[in-house]
Amino acid sequence: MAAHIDVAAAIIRREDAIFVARRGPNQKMAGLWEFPGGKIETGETPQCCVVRELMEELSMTTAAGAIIATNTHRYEELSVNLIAVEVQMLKDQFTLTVHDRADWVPLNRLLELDLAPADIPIAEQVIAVSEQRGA
Ligand SMILES: Nc1nc2c([nH]c(=O)n2[C@@H]2O[C@H](COP(=O)(O)OP(=O)(O)OP(=O)(O)O)[C@@H](O)[C@H]2O)c(=O)[nH]1
Repeated sequence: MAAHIDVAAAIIRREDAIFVARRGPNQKMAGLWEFPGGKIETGETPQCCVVRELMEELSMTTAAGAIIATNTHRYEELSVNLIAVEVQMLKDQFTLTVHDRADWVPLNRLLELDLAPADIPIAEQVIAVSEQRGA
């Protein structure tokens, strides 16, 4: 049976744009765009995980809110349950360490990116939630 992991990913919104990062050359799935985050450790909430991972990988100071979408995707050898958490940046700064690019992408262009496969349904749900909220 394929291994299974729970992964928390940050949905960071600024006006009509979302923060995305491109997986670096030393990461699995290098070159694909994602919502930054990482594996949830035993006993950790998705919110604690995402705040920790954003500090570790991007030196970003954040606060996490509600879970807004989830998606389970089965890769060849790994099943990933991706939990998207709304996150606010508390300081407007970050530093790339594992990713090789980061960008603010308008919501209506999010699906044009070469996203990690698990992220596509998440992006669709984020767009739908934003449309429901009328923003
Ligand atoms: N962080 C993150 N990981 C994702 C996303 N989509 C997706 O399929 N993944 C997968 O989830 C897994 C965990 O991601 P990660 O490598 O960032 O986690 P981590 O920092 O805890 O791992 P590591 O420190 O052991 O390398 C990887 O297999 C990654 O390919 C996403 O949007 N964000």
